[in-house]
Amino acid sequence: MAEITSSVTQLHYSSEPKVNATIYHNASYAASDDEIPTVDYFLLFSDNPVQRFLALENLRQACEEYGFFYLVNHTIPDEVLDSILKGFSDFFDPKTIDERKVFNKSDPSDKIRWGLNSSAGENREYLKVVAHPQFHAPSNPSGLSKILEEYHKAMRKIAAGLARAVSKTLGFEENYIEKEFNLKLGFDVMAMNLYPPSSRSKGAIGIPEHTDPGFVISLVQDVDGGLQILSHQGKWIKAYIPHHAILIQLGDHLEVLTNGKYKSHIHRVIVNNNKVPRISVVTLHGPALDKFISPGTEFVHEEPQKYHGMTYRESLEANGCDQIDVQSSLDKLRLV
Ligand SMILES: O=C(O)CCC(=O)C(=O)O
Ligand SMILES: [Fe+2]
Repeated sequence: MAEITSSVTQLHYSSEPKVNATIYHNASYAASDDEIPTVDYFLLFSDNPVQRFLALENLRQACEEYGFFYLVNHTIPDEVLDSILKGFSDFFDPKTIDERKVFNKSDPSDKIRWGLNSSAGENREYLKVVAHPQFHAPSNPSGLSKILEEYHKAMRKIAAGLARAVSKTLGFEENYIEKEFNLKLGFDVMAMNLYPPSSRSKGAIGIPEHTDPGFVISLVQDVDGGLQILSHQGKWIKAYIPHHAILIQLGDHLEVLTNGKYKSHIHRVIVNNNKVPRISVVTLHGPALDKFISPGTEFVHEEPQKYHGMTYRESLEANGCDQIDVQSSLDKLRLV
């Protein structure tokens, strides 16, 4: 499979998703079908110590060698996943687009934001909501807010479980990450994305290359369609998320905390082969806004410190963005 050229990799860690038209015009967006690891959530907490040990070792490898994995046996009932995806499929009905435009404002304090991009660089309709510490959602259509909140609560429990398990894989007490990020007051943003089929898109790109801030990012989708992740080895890999599984990607702030041991990974969505629209529901599980995040002392004795510290709020705003934009600022956090 063809690999993307080094000129494209230079776009990594740009402050905002930016598109260099010349590079993208020439790019093939080819990606490989290499396997992505699967982590069994249930086994991470098994009463059987051997099973638990093996599951944690599998998680450690997925975090260290990939930075993304499919989570199965994760406790969210299939019906909850189906209803959230169906709910947003109805929400994004083209006939009701005018109702959504009320959220198309751009105030720094926005808790709900809607947008539509239809250009060579991005083809996506989205709704973003701040889901924690306070939950926000449109009140219309009735019922959507309730299923979104139910889904978010269930997803938060999983993120808390992952925080315990990931702490153990790093050799710490299980509350290490919870404490370092103050996750009880964690700043979570949900992004619901609708990608058009290629017949209605203005270009190949659904969402341009980026990493996401925070601890972990969870993603569920209705159909496969173009999510690609750049591996450690610089190879684009297609995500084929098993039905009802959750894709977990590590966030920028886990990379900072671990001084680069567990890295966030660049990803993008390519829509040029899509026959039907695709919906994804993405949750960015972040530290508390006032929490100062810097590399843990335990990670800087062997390797020199690679990132400097900032509060989560400062890092979200470092590139002139609003908190609800949840843009990466890894470029500003890196020391080298
Ligand atoms: O929809 C997808 O597959 C990816 C979305 C994404 O990367 C994001 O919302 O940050
Ligand atoms: Fe993302």
